[in-house]
Amino acid sequence: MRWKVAILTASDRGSRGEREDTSAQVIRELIEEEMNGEIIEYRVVPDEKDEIMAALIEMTDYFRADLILTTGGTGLAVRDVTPEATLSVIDRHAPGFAEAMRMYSLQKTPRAMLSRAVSGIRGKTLILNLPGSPKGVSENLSAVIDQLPHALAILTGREGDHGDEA
Ligand SMILES: Nc1ncnc2c1ncn2[C@@H]1O[C@H](COP(=O)(O)OP(=O)(O)OP(=O)(O)O)[C@@H](O)[C@H]1O
Ligand SMILES: Nc1nc2c(c(=O)[nH]1)N[C@H]1C(S)=C(S)[C@@H](COP(=O)(O)O)O[C@H]1N2
Repeated sequence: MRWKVAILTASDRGSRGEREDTSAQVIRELIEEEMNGEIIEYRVVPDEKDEIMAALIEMTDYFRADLILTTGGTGLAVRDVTPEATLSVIDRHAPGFAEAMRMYSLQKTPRAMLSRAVSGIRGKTLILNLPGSPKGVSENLSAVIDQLPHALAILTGREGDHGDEA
């Protein structure tokens, strides 16, 4: 069985249809090509905590995603609230993913320290925040993608198609 992955874009501009969501496309490509994952749900919401929380809860409790990747809203701007929405819906912290992504990203750009991204678990769903830009998405997801099949196998108690890989 392939890993079920949901993508949530938090972007005021994107939610108004003012920008093509190339960041979500980067996620889709990496997940399908590097992890043989299946995108089961995709949503774009404005940078509003309630809307981000509602989407994360639906993707977990109704769509039963194994993994949710958010993009956008992790920076220092007043409207950047994706980490707060994520922390409000998780029941366990899993900080190692965000730590690894920031550590790897700092080697690419010192601006990586501006990301407040968090990672955690709601039920049997792993939720990872990624930055908004396509470059940030690619560099952050690349830092952890090799470990995701093993992490999801332990979290869900299932093996994916490539679950026997390290
Ligand atoms: N979903 C996205 N798709 C493509 N590019 C994006 C996306 N989100 C952000 N970017 C790019 O990353 C840059 C920095 O992201 P930031 O979150 O500050 O975007 P913004 O446009 O200021 O805010 P918002 O997306 O909430 O309207 C943006 O200028 C934009 O070029
Ligand atoms: N690897 C990597 N991480 C990165 C970046 C990047 O270009 N590459 N951009 C940074 C910048 S400029 C910001 S403001 C923060 C938060 O981005 P967000 O507000 O779009 O979520 O992510 C940071 N993390």
